[in-house]
Amino acid sequence: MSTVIELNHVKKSFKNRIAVNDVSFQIESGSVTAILGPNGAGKTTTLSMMLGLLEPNQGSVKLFGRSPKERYVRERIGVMLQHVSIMDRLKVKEILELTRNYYPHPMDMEFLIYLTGLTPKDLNRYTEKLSGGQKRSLGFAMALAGDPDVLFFDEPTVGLDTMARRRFWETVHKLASQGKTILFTTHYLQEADDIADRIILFNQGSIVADGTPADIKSRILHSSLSFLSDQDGPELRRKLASLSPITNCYDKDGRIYVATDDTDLALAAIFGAGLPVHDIRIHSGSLDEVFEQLTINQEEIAQ
Ligand SMILES: Nc1ncnc2c1ncn2[C@@H]1O[C@H](COP(=O)(O)OP(=O)(O)OP(=O)(O)O)[C@@H](O)[C@H]1O
Repeated sequence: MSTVIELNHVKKSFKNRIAVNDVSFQIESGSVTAILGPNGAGKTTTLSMMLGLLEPNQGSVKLFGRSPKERYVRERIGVMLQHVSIMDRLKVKEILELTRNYYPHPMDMEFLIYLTGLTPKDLNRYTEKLSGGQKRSLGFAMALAGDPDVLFFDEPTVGLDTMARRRFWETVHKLASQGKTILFTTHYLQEADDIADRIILFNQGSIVADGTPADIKSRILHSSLSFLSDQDGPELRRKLASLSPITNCYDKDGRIYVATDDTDLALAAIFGAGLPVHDIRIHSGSLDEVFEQLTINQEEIAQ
């Protein structure tokens, strides 16, 4: 395996707002990586720097050891952004032929059509007549047209129905099994867990976890407690967060959750402190909980 993408201490600010803060990682060839995180975490900004669409204020971004803007790099990558902008007054087939012509070794047209599920009817449609889902299929086909080594997808399944989503990921699996390197951003934890062999979890512009889905689950807390309290409020949360077995505390669906390595100790500490809690439930660790625990805004605890 070789390194195809390398970010070193990358920082990007917009006016006074830091969107990406000192981010470093390497992506190996043939891997499938999810950049996961809530809204505003810095995923798209990071992706845009990898594509050479944005310049970092500090640090470096290299693809194949070179600047993302070099032709050598552009010929080897395929990109599907969140908003696909496509020329009007051309048929789908014409757009695909045009896009294939930009690349030295384009994907075989029939294979491209097979992979992306475009029908003969779709191919003869004018692009301005396509539905949102069809536009995304075309965007996917355009990303694959150059038969790239590395594929970038920004929130690829937003707006797709369940069938289209499943089909998209099946194709991504096929591409991965051919040795393509795949990097995608997503809000969907389940998608990252199902598809990726590595998850880089972003929050507030920084990486808060990086590993296989199993690593991330096992490295972090194994369980949490949730309960109700008649005295819910900042004071209670502050008291909970100050108890040593409790590593995090947050609200969800009208319940108070606390994260801990040891639920027995946490319960003993809560009762020992005389905190008024009831309807206690113990939750075994799921990736959803890890995500919540890792991305919860630390300021919320202090409120
Ligand atoms: N062009 C811009 N000008 C000013 N601020 C920006 C710009 N692009 C992004 N930001 C800010 O940078 C931060 C990170 O945004 P980014 O789009 O990278 O996050 P994201 O993780 O992709 O979010 P989402 O999942 O909502 O797309 C946000 O606070 C956003 O408001």
